[in-house]
Amino acid sequence: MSEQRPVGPLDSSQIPRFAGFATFARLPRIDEVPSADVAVVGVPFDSGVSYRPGARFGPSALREASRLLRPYHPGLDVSPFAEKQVVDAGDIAVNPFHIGEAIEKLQQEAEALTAGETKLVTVGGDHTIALPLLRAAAKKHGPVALLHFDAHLDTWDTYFGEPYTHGTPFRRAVEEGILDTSAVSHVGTRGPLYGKRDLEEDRRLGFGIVTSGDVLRRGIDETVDALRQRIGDRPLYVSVDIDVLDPAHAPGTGTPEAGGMTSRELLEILRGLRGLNLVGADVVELAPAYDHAEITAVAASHVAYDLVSLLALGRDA
Ligand SMILES: N=C(N)NCCCC(=O)O
Ligand SMILES: [Zn+2]
Ligand SMILES: [Zn+2]
Repeated sequence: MSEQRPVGPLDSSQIPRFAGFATFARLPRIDEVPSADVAVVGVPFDSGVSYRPGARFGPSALREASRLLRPYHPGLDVSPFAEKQVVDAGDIAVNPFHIGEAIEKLQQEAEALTAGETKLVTVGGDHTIALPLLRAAAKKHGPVALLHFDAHLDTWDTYFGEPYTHGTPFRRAVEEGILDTSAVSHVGTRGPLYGKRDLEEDRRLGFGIVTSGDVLRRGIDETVDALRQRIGDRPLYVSVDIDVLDPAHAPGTGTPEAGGMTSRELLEILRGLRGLNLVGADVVELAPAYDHAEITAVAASHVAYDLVSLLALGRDA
């Protein structure tokens, strides 16, 4: 960061928070400041879904819901927008009719945005987008540790013979060698699978699993301790599929599964990650057409705020 003080969000005591353009948390756009430490970027893409479409409208819904965020995070004791220059980098517009082209372009744009010191919190879009984001992260940092919050494994092989879908990004990532498979974990998984083989193959790929039931039985602190031990000081990428939350907490998503985590549990676990070597993160699968009263969009905006806050705190926080 330069000596200049970061440009923060609009002051909601001066300009009502429901007025004006909806950038994330009412922050400046990337082109309004000389450089950015953290950029929130949208990817309105949902051509990889296997069930209900609509996550292409996730970025705009999350931005609208983020109008209510405030500048101080008491849980992490940080004012992320004062500590670091945080910006909204707009949307990466990708081809909705060509998944291969879309993920190539997304990888290039993510690499361009992170060419300097900028770290990304990407808002999807469906989970297909995690693959090119992980590619970009690994190109910069080497194979990364992965914390994957999701009802689903997303390590299936293909859908209808297609390798790039929202149910397959993490299998592709292991095959491509861009994950440090000594530290890859799913958190919050649950629900019916196609067969027991799904779990066996997932384990063979190297993943550890903390189910939503495990979180309930072990509690937050034990869950966080185990995850932190596995991650150590490796470069870490965090991918949050909003369907990790119970449909009561996140109805606005394409493949909902009963028995999920509460938003309180998810946010507490994220706060437990402070000081780790977080290099990038995403929040995906917010599909506002199935939402009610912005329940899911509000939850997703708080998840994004926590991820931004973790990045603003940095290592050794
Ligand atoms: N929501 C994500 N990312 N994946 C769900 C895939 C579940 C299925 O089609 O069986
Ligand atoms: Zn999912
Ligand atoms: Zn997913």
